[in-house]
Amino acid sequence: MKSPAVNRIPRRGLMFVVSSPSGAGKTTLCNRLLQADPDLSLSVSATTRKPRPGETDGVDYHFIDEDKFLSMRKDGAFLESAKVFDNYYGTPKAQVEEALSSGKDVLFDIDWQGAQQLGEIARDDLVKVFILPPSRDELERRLHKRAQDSAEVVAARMAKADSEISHWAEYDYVVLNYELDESEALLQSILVAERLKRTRQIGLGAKVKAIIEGED
Ligand SMILES: Nc1nc2c(ncn2[C@@H]2O[C@H](COP(=O)(O)OP(=O)(O)O)[C@@H](O)[C@H]2O)c(=O)[nH]1
Ligand SMILES: Nc1ncnc2c1ncn2[C@@H]1O[C@H](COP(=O)(O)OP(=O)(O)O)[C@@H](O)[C@H]1O
Repeated sequence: MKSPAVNRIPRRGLMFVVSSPSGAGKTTLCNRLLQADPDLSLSVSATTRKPRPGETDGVDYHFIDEDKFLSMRKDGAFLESAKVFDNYYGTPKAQVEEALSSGKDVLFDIDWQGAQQLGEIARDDLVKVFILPPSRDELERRLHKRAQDSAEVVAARMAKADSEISHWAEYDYVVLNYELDESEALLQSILVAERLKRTRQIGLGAKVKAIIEGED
């Protein structure tokens, strides 16, 4: 789905965080948003997790080893970082700063720990969305359907689901992911409305002045 233009004036970039229990569909939905929206750029995280089949280094994640991760973290290279399912994950600073300064909005597929940390450094620019599965059974079906993790890994992710879901109330928006098309449209609506917030439209004062003075 193509994203509608939003007022065609300069505005502040926003940081769009999408979290969910593993398997609820956030990666699929994020990929759809990115395809539909040239103004949105993905923050590619670094992780010590092994790549899944079909994942590409530098595109889905920067796959690095633990030594490298810990030394980057020590050097302050991450905006936020967390341990999830026994692996380290972190958001490299440089890429986010570059995207925001070039006028793009940045999409983060990160967990609640990362969302909390970003909230401490960029509250006004942050929009947080939590994706829920329609049911526990459907969550388990989706984890199996993805067929990229062992039965053991799927069981571990199901065991963690309740504690992840318990953070839902820390988010600005909650989307129940029944159908992909429907959920994509809901996420797109959130993005458009957030882009239209008066405080983000930094070009609005000049535009209003030009309208009043008949210059446009
Ligand atoms: N805090 C934080 N969490 C991340 C980051 N990158 C990914 N995650 C989260 O780590 C969890 C595991 O991700 P992944 O191994 O790709 O499995 P998924 O849950 O199936 O997407 C998910 O909740 C991701 O949102 C990051 O840079 N920082
Ligand atoms: N609304 C949906 N209906 C049916 N299957 C879905 C839906 N959303 C996601 N899926 C499937 O569920 C699996 C897990 O989705 P994924 O995006 O990898 O989840 P997450 O990133 O939250 O772990 C994938 O096989 C994906 O195609």
